[in-house]
Amino acid sequence: MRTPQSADTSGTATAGLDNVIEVGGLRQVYGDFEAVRGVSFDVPRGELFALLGTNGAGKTTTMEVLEGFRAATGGTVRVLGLDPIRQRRELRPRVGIMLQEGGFIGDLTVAETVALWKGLSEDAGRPVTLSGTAQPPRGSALFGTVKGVDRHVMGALELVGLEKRTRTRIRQLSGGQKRRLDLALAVLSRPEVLFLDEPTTGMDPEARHATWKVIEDLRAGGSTVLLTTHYLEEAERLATRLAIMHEGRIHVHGTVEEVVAGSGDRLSFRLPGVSWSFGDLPTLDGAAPLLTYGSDTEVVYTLTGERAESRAHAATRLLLDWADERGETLGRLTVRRGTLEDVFMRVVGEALGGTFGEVR
Ligand SMILES: Nc1ncnc2c1ncn2[C@@H]1O[C@H](COP(=O)(O)OP(=O)(O)OP(=O)(O)O)[C@@H](O)[C@H]1O
Repeated sequence: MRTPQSADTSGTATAGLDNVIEVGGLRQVYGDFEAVRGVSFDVPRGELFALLGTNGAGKTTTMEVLEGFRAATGGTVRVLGLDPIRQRRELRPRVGIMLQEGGFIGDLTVAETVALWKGLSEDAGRPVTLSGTAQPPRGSALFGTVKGVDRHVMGALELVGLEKRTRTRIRQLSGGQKRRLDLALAVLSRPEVLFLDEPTTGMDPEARHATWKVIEDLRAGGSTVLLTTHYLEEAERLATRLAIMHEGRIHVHGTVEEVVAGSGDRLSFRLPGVSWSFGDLPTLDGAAPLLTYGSDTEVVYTLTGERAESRAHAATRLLLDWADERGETLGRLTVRRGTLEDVFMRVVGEALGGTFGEVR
């Protein structure tokens, strides 16, 4: 089994596999700011790789380089073995892209938007988005193609549950419906590779679950997917492998199981008041506590390493002895397995220099 790796910017090489996406030592500089600092990962055919991370971690930048929208400052990227910028024409029909913000034209209907996109994609052989100034003149041929919505377009709209909205104007769609339309555009050409940048942002839970099903079906049909998300449960449900980025670097990566296994057990309890400090509390199994101050103090120990259950057992006994000696009662004493969220918070905490004393 591959084990999750920490602070490894060499990334997630999968030598010997049929890698559809390859990123090696990617760097991206904006002015004097280095947004991506040596990121590497591969995505084998048919897998879904999720890029998680804090705001500004460099996820969208990485995605944009792979989509051919941005030339990398350094490193190499390949999609289906091709250079996303120099071999754009060859690559474009094989790739579906869902940007973080689609930027639709409010006056067009849903069907007109899909037809416009279809026309632009077939026509251009280059990455196209509907953002910016992609407004066709009124009465152009593109508008004429949507009178009878073709089967292909309808199929894409059905896939995302918008088939009854063909005549609805874009400005009358909700934020979640616009995301679904974005997804319909991305899958219109039945792409081999899908880039999905925060695909379910703004969706209600039902629409989110429906979208997950669409993505799972696309994968089952053979598509390879790179996805960014802030929803950890989305990554847990969909990803074959994932990476957590912070400040331009990949800090942890692996399968969901590998990453979560590395998070250890979490022992937590509450003490009354806010006067507790690190010095007052015992070290358990070599672990220092993380304190969160609110109306009382939440204390969390992360216990990592082999023999998790006997470690947790011994740590709990030690803790109860410590509390008895001081006449303290440990409120809401809990021991549970680590989650992806715990790993995420640990990565961010470590990257910030291990400053564990937050105010709720
Ligand atoms: N065109 C640009 N010019 C200058 N700085 C930029 C540009 N695009 C992005 N950045 C900066 O690069 C960093 C990475 O941005 P990016 O959008 O890749 O992050 P992200 O991980 O996708 O964030 P989020 O989760 O908030 O969408 C940020 O600090 C951002 O401000």
